[in-house]
Amino acid sequence: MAVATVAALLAALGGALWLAARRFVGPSVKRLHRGGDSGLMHGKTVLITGANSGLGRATAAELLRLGARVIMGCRDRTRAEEAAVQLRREICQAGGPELGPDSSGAGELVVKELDLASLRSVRSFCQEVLQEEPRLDVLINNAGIFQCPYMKTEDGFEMQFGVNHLGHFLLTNLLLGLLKSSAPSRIVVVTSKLYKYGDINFEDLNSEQNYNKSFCYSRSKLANILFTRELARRLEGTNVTVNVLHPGMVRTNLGRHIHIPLLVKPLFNLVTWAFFKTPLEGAQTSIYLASSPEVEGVSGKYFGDCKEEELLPKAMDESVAGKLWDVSEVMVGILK
Ligand SMILES: NC(=O)c1ccc[n+]([C@@H]2O[C@H](COP(=O)([O-])OP(=O)(O)OC[C@H]3O[C@@H](n4cnc5c(N)ncnc54)[C@H](O)[C@@H]3O)[C@@H](O)[C@H]2O)c1
Repeated sequence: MAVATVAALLAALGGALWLAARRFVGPSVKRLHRGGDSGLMHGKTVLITGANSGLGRATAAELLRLGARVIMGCRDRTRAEEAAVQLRREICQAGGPELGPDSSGAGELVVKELDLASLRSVRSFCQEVLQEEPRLDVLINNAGIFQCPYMKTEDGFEMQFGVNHLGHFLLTNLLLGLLKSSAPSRIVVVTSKLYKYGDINFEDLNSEQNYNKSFCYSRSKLANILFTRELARRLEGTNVTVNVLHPGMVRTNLGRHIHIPLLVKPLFNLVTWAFFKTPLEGAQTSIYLASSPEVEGVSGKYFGDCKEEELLPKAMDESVAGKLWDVSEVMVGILK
């Protein structure tokens, strides 16, 4: 019995050491893109959805450091204001540009309320942006919800499809005029590799007949890609580009709806610490697509780790992309 316990302890220790070593030498966690010189985004306005946590927060911090005026579109104003205070503090401590509404405009942080689960909120957010912002150089559709229990948005859509796809669909369409008048400008869409397990089942987009939370997340992420490709086609010749990326596996609070038994939690934390990227590492492709001169003029492409990647045929199906666009217009009530 004692021998078995010692063996189990040694195995656990060995496993932990191996994971720790993997964390430090593993290729998946290296930092990929620094974005170049600190003034790269000077004079540019970037809007990031879901910017108060995880990948969005890390993206906001880095683009601020590069001199951008960053608008954080966030569901919870209090949490977003707290995140903004922290971000300002971190950047000042790191010797970054002076932040605040009285600064020259470079490195400024603005918080605005945006609930992508409410078309009313998306519309009033966009109205505010259009009234207050003379330009918009980069829109980053980052916010997302992952494998939640069955819920509906304010407008009666299945939550993951409603937030991840439809909310961003309306937001982007309402801001297109401003993006066009600010061109060359960019749209960056955050999807997931899990798109592979989704399908656009037009007959039940609200999942009234059957709800499978994993399938619905994957479907919303497939919709992000089809939307990007259709939008790129529609934007040809406008000098507004749109690209989509997957960040890899990143240690954030995205899995808040997943129940992990208390006993398994330490092991889960160890595995994510060892194998998942940090938010800053995961945000590298968003930062790259938003700021790098290397991708000027590139549109309709799918990226991972700052490199173009291949898509499965279902994500390149133009007839599904076109139909999804038309159906989405009706769902969000865009008037022609
Ligand atoms: N973390 C990963 O491993 C991973 C992997 C693949 C894709 N992604 C994608 O990355 C993006 C960012 O996720 P994250 O990992 O940083 O998780 P996160 O939970 O830290 O960030 C998601 C953000 O979206 C916001 N959000 C959720 N619902 C919203 C709503 N109704 N209105 C406005 N904002 C809302 C949240 O408040 C939060 O700020 C998501 O689109 C996610 O699907 C993440």
